[in-house]
Amino acid sequence: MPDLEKIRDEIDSIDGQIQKLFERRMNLTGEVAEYKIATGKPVFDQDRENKKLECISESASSDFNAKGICEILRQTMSISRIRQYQMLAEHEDDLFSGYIQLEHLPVQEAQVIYQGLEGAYASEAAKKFFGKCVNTAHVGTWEEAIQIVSKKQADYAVLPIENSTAGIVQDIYDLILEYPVYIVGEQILPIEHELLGLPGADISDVRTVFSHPQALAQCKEYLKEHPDWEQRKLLNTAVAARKVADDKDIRQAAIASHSAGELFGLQRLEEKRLSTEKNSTRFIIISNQKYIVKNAEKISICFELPHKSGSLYHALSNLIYNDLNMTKIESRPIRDRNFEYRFFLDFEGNLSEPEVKNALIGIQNEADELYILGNY
Ligand SMILES: O=C(O)C(=O)C[C@]1(C(=O)O)C=C[C@@H](O)C=C1
Repeated sequence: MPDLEKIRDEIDSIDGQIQKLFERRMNLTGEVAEYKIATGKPVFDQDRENKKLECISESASSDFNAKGICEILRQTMSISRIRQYQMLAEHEDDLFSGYIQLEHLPVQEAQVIYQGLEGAYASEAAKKFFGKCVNTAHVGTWEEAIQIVSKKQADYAVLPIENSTAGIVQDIYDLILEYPVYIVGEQILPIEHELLGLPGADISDVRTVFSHPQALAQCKEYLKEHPDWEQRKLLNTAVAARKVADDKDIRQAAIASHSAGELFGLQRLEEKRLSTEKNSTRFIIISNQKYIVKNAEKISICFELPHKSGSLYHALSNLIYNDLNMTKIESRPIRDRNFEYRFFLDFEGNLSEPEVKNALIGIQNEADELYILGNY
């Protein structure tokens, strides 16, 4: 029978040698980094890595070992690149140029835009974030709201980005990249929908229910109990409430907020909940200024990667290696590039932290494009 202790002693001795070799190798890649900083040569050299992996796998004694040693080397080179990005980060300031550090967002006399009408959830989110005294105005579409802010005709816009039941608001992800706007805050709003009808109407009168597609999706389970109701999509929940009030047809109902019901003189037709108790929407606050408040603790970025095996893995390893906690990842298709995607990531951190800088420099160097959407 083999002697386990003896074998383990030998494994320990090999691991010690691997450690020493690893440290020697890292010192050498430090020298490579100095060369690259001086010459501007990119850190990532895919050709060099591929040749090395090919060569090493050819000289392995079995297919199993070939795969194993390639995996180890791939990781080693990934760590070597992360170390080089740390060194590069010490010489790089461009990524963060133009950001304005503030104690608090400037809100005095600020003009805040949202999509919909008074009574829309976005208007409640705006009041919750900015307080009741702020000047708000509403527009018909999310794109108009973003455009107005990007043209500096308003200071902020409040836009829904995701709902805990129905998921992300895809259009917002796509739109915020098209305009020079930055995320400067977020507001989570618990959403309690009501089924609203004309005064005197009864739930048995309802034939058509109007709402925003997201609200209909959030109430999907409830609406299954009424398969005979026609579901009609409108631009906003408050718009749906106004339509029911204007049309004066007892067969119509809207799914909207309590305040929209009060505003348009509608009555609640259903006592029970239309969506889950936890149903909440996260709104982002966008600005045309690169504001970062002092205690900002979340960073939103977007990047495109080369359409190659492992590229997302390598991009994310920059966060892992710098101990950064990713709180969200989404992919959205890139228009005109069939089945290629861009990634939207949220992670905890502040742009002033060295770990954040290191990770972003790493992602920037390996991604085709990197956009810092905001730190809030
Ligand atoms: O040889 C280089 O150019 C290095 O930066 C070193 C190294 C490595 O660790 O082997 C690291 C990154 C490159 O993508 C290729 C190779």
